[in-house]
Amino acid sequence: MAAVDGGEVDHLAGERATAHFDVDAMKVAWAGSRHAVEVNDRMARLVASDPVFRKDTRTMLSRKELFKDTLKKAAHAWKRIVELRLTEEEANLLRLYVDQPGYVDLHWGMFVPAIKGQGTEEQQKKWVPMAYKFQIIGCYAQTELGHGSNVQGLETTATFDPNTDEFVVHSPTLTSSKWWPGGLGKASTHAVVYARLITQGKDYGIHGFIVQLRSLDDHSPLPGITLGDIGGKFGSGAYNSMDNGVLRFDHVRIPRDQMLMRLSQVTREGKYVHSDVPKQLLYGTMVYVRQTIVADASKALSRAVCIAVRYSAIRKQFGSQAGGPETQVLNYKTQQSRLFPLLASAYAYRFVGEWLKWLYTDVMQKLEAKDYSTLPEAHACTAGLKSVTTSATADAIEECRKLCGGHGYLNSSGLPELFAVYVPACTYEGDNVVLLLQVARFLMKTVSQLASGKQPVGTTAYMGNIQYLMQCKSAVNTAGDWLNPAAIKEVFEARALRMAVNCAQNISKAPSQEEGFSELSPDLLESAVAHVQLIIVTKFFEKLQQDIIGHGVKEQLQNLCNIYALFLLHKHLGDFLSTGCITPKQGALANEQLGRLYAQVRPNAVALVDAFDYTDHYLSSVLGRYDGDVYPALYAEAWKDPLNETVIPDGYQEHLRPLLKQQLKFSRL
Ligand SMILES: CCCCCCCC/C=C\CCCCCCCC(=O)SCCNC(=O)CCNC(=O)[C@H](O)C(C)(C)COP(=O)(O)OP(=O)(O)OC[C@H]1O[C@@H](n2cnc3c(N)ncnc32)[C@H](O)[C@@H]1OP(=O)(O)O
Ligand SMILES: Cc1cc2nc3c(=O)[nH]c(=O)nc-3n(C[C@H](O)[C@H](O)[C@H](O)COP(=O)(O)OP(=O)(O)OC[C@H]3O[C@@H](n4cnc5c(N)ncnc54)[C@H](O)[C@@H]3O)c2cc1C
Repeated sequence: MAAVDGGEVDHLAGERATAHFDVDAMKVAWAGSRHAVEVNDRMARLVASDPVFRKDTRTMLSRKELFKDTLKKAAHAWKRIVELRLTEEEANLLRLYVDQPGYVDLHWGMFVPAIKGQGTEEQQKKWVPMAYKFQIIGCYAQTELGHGSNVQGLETTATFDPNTDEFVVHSPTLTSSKWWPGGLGKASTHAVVYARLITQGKDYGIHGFIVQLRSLDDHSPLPGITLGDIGGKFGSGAYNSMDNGVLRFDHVRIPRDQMLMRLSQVTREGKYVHSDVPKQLLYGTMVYVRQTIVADASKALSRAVCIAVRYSAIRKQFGSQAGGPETQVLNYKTQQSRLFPLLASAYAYRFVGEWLKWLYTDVMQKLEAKDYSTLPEAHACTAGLKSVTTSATADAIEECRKLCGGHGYLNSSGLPELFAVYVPACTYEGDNVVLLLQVARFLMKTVSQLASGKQPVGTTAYMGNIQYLMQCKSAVNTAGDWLNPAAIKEVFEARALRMAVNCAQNISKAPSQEEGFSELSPDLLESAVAHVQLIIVTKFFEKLQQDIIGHGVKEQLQNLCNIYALFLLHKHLGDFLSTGCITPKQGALANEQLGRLYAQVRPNAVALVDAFDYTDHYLSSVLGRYDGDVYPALYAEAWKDPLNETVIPDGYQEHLRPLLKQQLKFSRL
């Protein structure tokens, strides 16, 4: 059942033997169900065993080769999906394990959801089946050269012409060029384009439109449309497989019924009609994607941690006495204190991602029933969790690279590419700072409503306990007291509430609410982070209340949950001390407890990353191999580099030989 596609010898067998828990049962806890383990495993192996999906030389390909390779993989994946009649769940997993960003991610991840979320039933009936059969390829064209974060600032126009019953889509300025949409540059035939709707001389703001971009016969851009790729991006391989694109419209005409009309409509006469639903539902696709990004964070983080843990168990430095064995770097307390919180975070994000998926589904059901009351909280939770988990994951991947020493810097470690692919998650689908300010705004609103006696619900319910939380003092007396979930929850709630209330009080001293918010925005960010961290900690504790089966599994998860919370407490000690939630002594006790917990994780570390059940193909790291046979793999990998194709390098005759053979006419010595 272990996800091996490496060699025969298991250099990590000793590590695996020290685990105090049932790894197969942990796989179930991680994946969510036995079914999820089975289907993940099957799809990962299907991809790993198919030579078309090889990616070991990906970072050495030129941009053109890489893009073509991405087209090939996407087409092959589709062929397998059809041949094997895979379910939607299986197909999504297959694409995930192919592990190469490409137009299909935006087609399935944004184009289809945008039509499903914002199109009328009739529009869905027309467009979704074509998209499902890949008769058309779609992308999500929102961001422009001049504006990304400020959606209301977009400049593309869609002006209704009642004479022809069409919209005229136009890019009036250079800055209105669509810029960034994935899949747009070279692959998409269609896009959901966001543009200002103008009818009867009035600008009604941003709305979505389905626009055909390329001919379905020869793929050439349709008249009035300029298209291209925006150029190379950070890192080798990585996100360069994606054709992020530029798009300009020169008075392009589309039929009226290609405006996505679920939320608002334009009649044949050109009258604008808005249904009585919140305007923010226009942003629904972004909420959906932010929720999936949280699940991706645990995937990327667990992948990096798996590599760093396995390699740290293999790598030895120092400590040899009288010819005895050297110390595994995983035994150094510093290595543990840097690595184990990341391991705990991977589990924490996995569980909060699971919860967020539930929340999203719940909110969608309520929206169907015309109950819009939970929309602000859904927005705050998706925005906040997207922001906190992606920032922490990007930092963590880089930390894992450092934890692997010099070899972590090699492409063959898998970490540079993972970082380069992952780091834009801090920016796309909403810049993390911009999104945290949205959370802060929601928090300030909630605090201001406390005075009027309105009881907050959901993830802000704790704020209703304001009388107690503003003055409580932690009762922790010993390091062991920090293992009590109630003790941890209390200080996280008190910290988050006190930071929010402090901000609200300071804002109220400003000449205006707006000025106060702007002046206080750095503090507001920290307040939003404190609230989001409380959510993650709380959801981890709630997970532990569920039925968790398997020998030792619950104990391991309890340790990881405590590590996650106490690590945050240690990292943000300033917040906890300055808000008076704990004393310096209690802070020191938390740190003492943290050290003990690390010692408990140590014998279980390798098994805890085995529970992610990743194939060597998916990890694509010589350092993270399941069998731990790192050195021969590193050595072999080096020879694959194009530079090693010849013994004497290209350029020797022109640039090295003359240098070495020069007859010096002067001497600097
Ligand atoms: C080694 C290989 C590994 C390979 C692995 C494969 C990797 C996977 C590959 C690939 C997959 C990933 C592909 C990436 C995809 C990326 C796609 C994109 O990026 S698409 C563009 C996203 N663009 C943004 O996100 C703009 C951000 N900006 C905004 O969302 C808005 O402008 C915002 C929220 C910042 C401001 O919104 P306002 O301009 O309407 O202004 P305000 O006054 O703040 O909001 C008005 C009211 O609306 C609420 N609101 C705002 N947004 C809401 C929302 N979404 N839902 C509900 N309410 C919302 C607010 O809370 C506020 O409410 P009250 O008035 O205070 O009650
Ligand atoms: C790899 C990648 C893929 C993408 N894919 C797509 C796609 O498929 N479709 C699509 O439409 N878009 C896509 N985007 C665009 C993406 O959504 C935007 O880049 C993102 O929303 C950020 O907007 P921006 O680039 O305008 O950043 P800016 O807003 O210009 O950010 C610049 C800086 O200003 C700060 N800032 C901005 N506003 C504020 C504020 N109000 N308060 C404080 N600080 C602020 C930010 O924190 C940041 O530090 C993609 C981007 C990337 C990198």
